[in-house]
Amino acid sequence: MNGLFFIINPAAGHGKAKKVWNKVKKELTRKKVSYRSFYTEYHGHAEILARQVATLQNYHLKTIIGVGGDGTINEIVNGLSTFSNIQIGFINAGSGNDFSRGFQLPTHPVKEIRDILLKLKKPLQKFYLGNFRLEGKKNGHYFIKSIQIGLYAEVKEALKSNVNNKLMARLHLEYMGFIISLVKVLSYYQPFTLFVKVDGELSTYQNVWFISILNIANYHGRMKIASNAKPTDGNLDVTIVSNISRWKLFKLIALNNSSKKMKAESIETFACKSITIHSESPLLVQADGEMIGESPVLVSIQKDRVALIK
Ligand SMILES: Nc1ncnc2c1ncn2[C@@H]1O[C@H](COP(=O)(O)OP(=O)(O)OP(=O)(O)O)[C@@H](O)[C@H]1O
Repeated sequence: MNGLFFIINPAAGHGKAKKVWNKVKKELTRKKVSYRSFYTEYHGHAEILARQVATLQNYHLKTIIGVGGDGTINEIVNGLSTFSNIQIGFINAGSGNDFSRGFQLPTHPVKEIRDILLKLKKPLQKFYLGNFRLEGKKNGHYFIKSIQIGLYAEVKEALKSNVNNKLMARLHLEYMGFIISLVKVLSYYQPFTLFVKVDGELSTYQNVWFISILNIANYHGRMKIASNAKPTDGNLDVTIVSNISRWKLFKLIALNNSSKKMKAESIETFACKSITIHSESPLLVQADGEMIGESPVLVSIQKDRVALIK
């Protein structure tokens, strides 16, 4: 077996990543697996490290394993976007668990590394990736999980800027932190008019709260969105939530409380290959949980772009 390369984000999971990495290291030593490891030092560093390691290894490298959260795996995937034969493993050490949940990966570090070691010799499994490009920018970037636009992106940003966020995470009160941010943003956020071009066809939506574009199924609080989203089907799964009162929206996201009538009137879901999003004023856009800028944005699906150990 070739030596393995690990990229660890020590800031992921509010510092949990270091403990996770220590458990993984013990298991690697126990199994006498040779490896090299690199710690990220700043935002975006995992992308640079992944690209540098792949380039220096002169295309002989077979595997890079990320230890972190969804942001870390996103950066590694972007760093390896021109090395589609390098397989990427993931050990979850983030605050959320969306990527592991979406790909049905184990969530305990020792189980995860054992699972990766077992699967290393299997044939490469390639998955679709989403691609996005903000209007006016020359280059696009990839996402593996989701693009969020509107209220939900605002809630995530409010959560990150909450000074008590770290403390709540330590006390395992992340969900309460999310609810506090949701209530805060709902108190001032105004719905918007959305202009979309879906596979070439134009539509307008009024009173929109948020739009989610997914490659894998995901959760907004307790609300599961795009249950059918799969990184193997070549589609983007879009959910648009509009024309709903603040209170009903709160119940929908926080408690997954919805009626058939509400679903029919307020939640539209569809699959597509590409979607362009415009609005009257710019909206926050997140990719894989990281803020990337403001709308307008063009999102599309790209075939066989990433080899993941799954
Ligand atoms: N050494 C570092 N110090 C501070 N931030 C870092 C460092 N290395 C990477 N980062 C940044 O940390 C951010 C969070 O990383 P990541 O998303 O992996 O963890 P998380 O937010 O805890 O997990 P999740 O997104 O799954 O909830 C990313 O924007 C990443 O670029």
